[in-house]
Amino acid sequence: MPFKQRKIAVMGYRSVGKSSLSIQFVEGQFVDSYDPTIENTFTKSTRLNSQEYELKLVDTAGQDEYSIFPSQYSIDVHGYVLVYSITSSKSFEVVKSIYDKLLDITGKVTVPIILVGNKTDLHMERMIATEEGKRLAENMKAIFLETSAKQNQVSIN
Ligand SMILES: Nc1nc2c(ncn2[C@@H]2O[C@H](COP(=O)(O)OP(=O)(O)OP(=O)(O)O)[C@@H](O)[C@H]2O)c(=O)[nH]1
Repeated sequence: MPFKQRKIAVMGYRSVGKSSLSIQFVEGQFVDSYDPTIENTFTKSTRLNSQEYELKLVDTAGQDEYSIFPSQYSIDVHGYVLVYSITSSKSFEVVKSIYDKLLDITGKVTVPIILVGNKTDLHMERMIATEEGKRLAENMKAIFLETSAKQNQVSIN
């Protein structure tokens, strides 16, 4: 069977770990230095139910609530990974605002989304409870994960 291409956009506030999650997923390593992203595309092949997929993971520049949703991420994108940091209330607000803009620009009622609360290794600095993330994901009809890009850990809630 020929492979299928799927494009996934990784979006969220600055410094929540979008690049770190992408690099951990594609290269299996964690880079501690902080280098703000403009845009970066990673490619990875994966197999699901005997179908080969080529994933294009677009690591986007950090957004805030005042950013205009970049129109290039509203077309040709099969799904979205919306990332906040569990240590940042601001980043939690920003994923809500990205979600609202995404529905507005696509004109859709539901969009395939995975909501990710990253940096779970920083549990002493946690500001957003797992339950809050779960509730938001339910509202978005999204899958919810908490992760640590640093420790390469995922918990499915
Ligand atoms: N402790 C901890 N630090 C993390 C984790 N993920 C990312 N970081 C750190 O957080 C900082 C920002 O990470 P990036 O991956 O560059 O964040 P980003 O969301 O891509 O940032 P922008 O490109 O500005 O939008 C870096 O110093 C990372 O090392 C994590 O799971 N745990």
